[in-house]
Amino acid sequence: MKNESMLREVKVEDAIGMVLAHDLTQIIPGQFKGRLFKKGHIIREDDIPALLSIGKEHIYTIELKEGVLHEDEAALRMARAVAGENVVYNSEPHEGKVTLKAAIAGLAKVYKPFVDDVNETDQVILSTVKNNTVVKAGQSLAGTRVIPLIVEEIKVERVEQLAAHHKQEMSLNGALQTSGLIEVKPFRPLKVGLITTGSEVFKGRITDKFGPIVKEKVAALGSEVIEQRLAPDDSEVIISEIRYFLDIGADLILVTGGMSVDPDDRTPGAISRAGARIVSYGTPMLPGSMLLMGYIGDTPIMGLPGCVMHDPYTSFDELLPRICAGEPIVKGDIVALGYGGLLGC
Ligand SMILES: Nc1nc2c(c(=O)[nH]1)N[C@H]1C(S)=C(S)[C@@H](COP(=O)(O)OP(=O)(O)OC[C@H]3O[C@@H](n4cnc5c(N)ncnc54)[C@H](O)[C@@H]3O)O[C@H]1N2
Ligand code: MOO
Repeated sequence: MKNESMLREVKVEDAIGMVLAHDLTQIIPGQFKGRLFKKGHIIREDDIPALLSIGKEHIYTIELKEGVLHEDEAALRMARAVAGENVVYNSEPHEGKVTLKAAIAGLAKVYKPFVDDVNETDQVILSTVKNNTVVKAGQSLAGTRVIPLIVEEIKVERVEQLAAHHKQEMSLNGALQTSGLIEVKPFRPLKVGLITTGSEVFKGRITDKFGPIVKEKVAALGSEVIEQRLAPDDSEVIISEIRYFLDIGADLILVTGGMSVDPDDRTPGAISRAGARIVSYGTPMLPGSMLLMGYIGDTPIMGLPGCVMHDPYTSFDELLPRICAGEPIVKGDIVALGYGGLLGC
């Protein structure tokens, strides 16, 4: 049974009173791209000039047989199979496409092995943002669509089976504690302790430029720098400021400056001596290569190099959202930043 056999091609002039099988799109470059007629519309005599003006001399009417789905139904079933926590979608597809959107601001989680498997399947597509994208409420996360107007149901069942399989795999390997293959993790409001090192700042020779930038980046994710403390290039002072923030219960400690190779660069040593387990000193991103990621007990601590102050996007911008979303950072996460991590420098 061929798909085409269920579609009936009718001249527009003969289609009055018939039901349109799919949305019809009009494109006027620079002015409009959108739906001119909706699936299900009953063709009237005065629609004919508009149909002819978008190049439609014939239209499809449709009669669906067992085991075959219309593009709208197929896209909806795919959306249902992939949507997880804090993801919403309109129950009415548009031009055969369903768009999944973020219900809240947060960190988009997209399970790439699943997306790849879906897209290996002929005639169906799942197009997504990248894993770990920071999203606003209402932002698009993914689109589902099938390529033909009508598709064998078995293709959509394949997507549903893949979804079930990957969810099981994810829960077994503990990779993600998630409810779905595409979801949004909310940001938790962290109390952030900020230590700004550098004798030139401490002694007032120059004005601090790190503080305002770090505060803004932290606030943009719904957290707050509770206090900023200055330290000279002296390991003992830096260590005691780290202990201060641990004592007052900071959820995240950020230490700026002194991260590279000069004799006065004391920050990495001080973080280690304060008892940190170092996940990585050195991050394969440029800029942001001198960033240090570690933990003291469960409290994340980061050493931020000078580039965080002057480059708009660094390894700090990759890792901070994940920490705010409550994800532990492991060595593999740092390793994965290298591929595609050359942004500047
Ligand atoms: N030979 C090498 N040179 C550099 C390396 C390296 O591996 N080998 N790494 C480079 C990278 S990458 C970075 S990033 C920079 C800076 O790293 P630091 O974190 O050590 O930065 P500092 O030396 O402490 O300061 C650099 C510069 O920025 C000024 N500064 C520091 N803190 C503040 C502040 N709070 N407010 C205003 N200005 C600040 C400081 O006075 C210096 O002028 O190193 C590369 N070099
Ligand atoms: O830590 Mo640096 O960014 O590579 O400039």
